[in-house]
Amino acid sequence: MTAPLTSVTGQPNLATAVVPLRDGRTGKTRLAEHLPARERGRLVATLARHVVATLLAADGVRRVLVVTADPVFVTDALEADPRLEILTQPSAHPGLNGAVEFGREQVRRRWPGDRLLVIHADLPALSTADVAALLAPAAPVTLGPDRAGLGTNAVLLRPGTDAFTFAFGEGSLARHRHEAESLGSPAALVRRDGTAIDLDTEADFGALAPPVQEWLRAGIAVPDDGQRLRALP
Ligand SMILES: Nc1nc2c(ncn2[C@@H]2O[C@H](COP(=O)(O)OP(=O)(O)OP(=O)(O)O)[C@@H](O)[C@H]2O)c(=O)[nH]1
Ligand SMILES: C=C(OP(=O)(O)O)C(=O)O
Repeated sequence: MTAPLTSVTGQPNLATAVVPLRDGRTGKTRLAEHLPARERGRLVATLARHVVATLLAADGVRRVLVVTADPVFVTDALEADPRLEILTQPSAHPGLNGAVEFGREQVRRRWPGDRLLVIHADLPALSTADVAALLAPAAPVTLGPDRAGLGTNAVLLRPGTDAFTFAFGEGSLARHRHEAESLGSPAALVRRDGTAIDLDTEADFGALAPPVQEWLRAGIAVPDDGQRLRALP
């Protein structure tokens, strides 16, 4: 049985967000053709700053836990905030699914009544309205598909859904929908640009609105090397 949507105070259960973030060196490999390593690191940091700041500004999000194998990079990349914790991913929990599972264990142990919002750190158009849309459905499991409708960029779990197995990776949406159904009800799907556009490829960059493209270019620009600004199309 799933926990009620509202707490004993009648207020909606707040959510703790878990954001997996690899490091500043090994990710965004699909952009390697367009961006040298230093700019890819700056891109990862710029995207993560945006996602974390948006989560912290959104109604209904109590705190943000970033799970990473590289806490030095992440501490440097993110602005400190009393509601932000950077957790080192233990080697016993490898990979993306290991990172989010570790985050879930922390949330269930420390704040068992919270809803859990797992959301990727590479969503350049994410807004507080998108976060509100993810938190709105009453379903035990809410999913934010990617723009191809094949992957998953966000998973919102209510308490009582600990049997849900995270299955991020290529084609994860079908697996996550199946997981929700095996818990007893279909997942709610939230399809919005802000949750759907993760920046993995040149085509993803092209799908972004011009102002978003502009602040991303500014974020990755290395101050002493203006030439590199032309790297992305
Ligand atoms: N902590 C942690 N986060 C990860 C890991 N792998 C991916 N992520 C994060 O999960 C989210 C989705 O990542 P992906 O798009 O699958 O991978 P990516 O590193 O961004 O890019 P690619 O190299 O193109 O696959 C991003 O926020 C990544 O930083 C991992 O092994 N550990
Ligand atoms: C990790 C996923 O996708 P991507 O690597 O494209 O971000 C996913 O959709 O589960």
